[in-house]
Amino acid sequence: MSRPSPGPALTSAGRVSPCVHRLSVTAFRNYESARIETEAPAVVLTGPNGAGKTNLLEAVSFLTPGRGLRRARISEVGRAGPDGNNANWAVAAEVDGLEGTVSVGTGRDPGPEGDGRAGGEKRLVRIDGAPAKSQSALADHLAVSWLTPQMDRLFIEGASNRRRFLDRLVYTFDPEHAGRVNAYTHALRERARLLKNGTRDRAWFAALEESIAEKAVAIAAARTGLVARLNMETETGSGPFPGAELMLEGEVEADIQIRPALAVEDGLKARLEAGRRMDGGEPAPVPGPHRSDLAVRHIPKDMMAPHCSTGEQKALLIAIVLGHARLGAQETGAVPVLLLDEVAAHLDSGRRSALYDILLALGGQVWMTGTDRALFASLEGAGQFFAVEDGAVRAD
Ligand SMILES: Nc1ncnc2c1ncn2[C@@H]1O[C@H](COP(=O)(O)OP(=O)(O)OP(=O)(O)O)[C@@H](O)[C@H]1O
Repeated sequence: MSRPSPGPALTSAGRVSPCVHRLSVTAFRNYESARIETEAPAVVLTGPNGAGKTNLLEAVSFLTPGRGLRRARISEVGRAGPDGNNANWAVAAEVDGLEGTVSVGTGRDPGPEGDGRAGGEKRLVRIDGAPAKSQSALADHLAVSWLTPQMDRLFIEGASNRRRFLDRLVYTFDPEHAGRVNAYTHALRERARLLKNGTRDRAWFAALEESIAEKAVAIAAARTGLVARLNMETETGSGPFPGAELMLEGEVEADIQIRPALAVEDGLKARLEAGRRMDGGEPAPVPGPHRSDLAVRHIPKDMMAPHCSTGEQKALLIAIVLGHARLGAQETGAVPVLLLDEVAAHLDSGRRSALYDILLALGGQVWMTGTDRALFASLEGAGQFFAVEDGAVRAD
């Protein structure tokens, strides 16, 4: 299974793009344990439905901060035992990362009892064997971007998934964005809780509202900046994948385009204070980036994404992910590792080979899954193939 590593992938900018070289999983989903050596720029996992292909992509996604590509609870990821309990799982890899080659390990904190019950939802991270203070340390080494079949309905379902998608795109360039969004969400919830409890502590409210307003403007500015830069990449399209225009729909996002950030922040604070309704009345809805939306236009058709066909929506998503990867190469010299789950199956053969050519030219590492090896025929020679079956994986 192992071949000599050709070393990290170089982008056209001459910088190292992160690459996952050795991946091992323990008690992870349907795997008891598995280990693969991956050195090619294209890693292809094939096998029947339910074999464990997506689970391996999910394992790679856990090498970055957050809840992985399924947004799973940490406690549900461990292999389910006959008693119905989930084991403590671990994922480890050698990463040719943004700061050189490191060993990265992560898994569920077993807790003081070591049996997982006390660990709950906490995730531990080790970098080169040393415990990291928080998962955010992972962002120093690896960036990933993914497309999954669950995202096929991104343009037609609720705005929260689109906001999350956008925030992940921002996050690749600005790892502090996740902390900003978490702090904002936490402060909003805390304010809502105080209002519900009838708390009258004005100083407490003022501190929370100041934090909400400050984070709201920072989130809106980060999103607006990314969308403007990303549009330069996506408007031309990528091969057969259409030009896409991204548009942010949000009050604060619009406001910061025409007024100084501090004025927007002050305006938000004033509205939050006025909307408290400490007399027991219904508090006013809070404006802010938690209500924003991302709209996407199919440029060649001049049509908004929700009106496009399923295949056209998928092509738009691919175009955005490719544009985002190119932006990474340009701005940081590093292409994020791409995890493309079942993407090939939805494309005709012309689009499939065009996609593979674009991916190889990007110079980063891509992991792809599919039920049928024939879907990846034009990658023979360039890709590294693995057969996955019933929680086991072998070089193919
Ligand atoms: N915590 C868990 N413990 C044990 N098995 C699990 C756990 N979570 C998921 N599974 C199993 O993992 C399998 C799904 O794996 P995965 O989603 O990776 O399949 P896949 O190869 O991508 O399949 P498809 O082609 O259908 O998308 C299912 O059989 C599921 O029951």
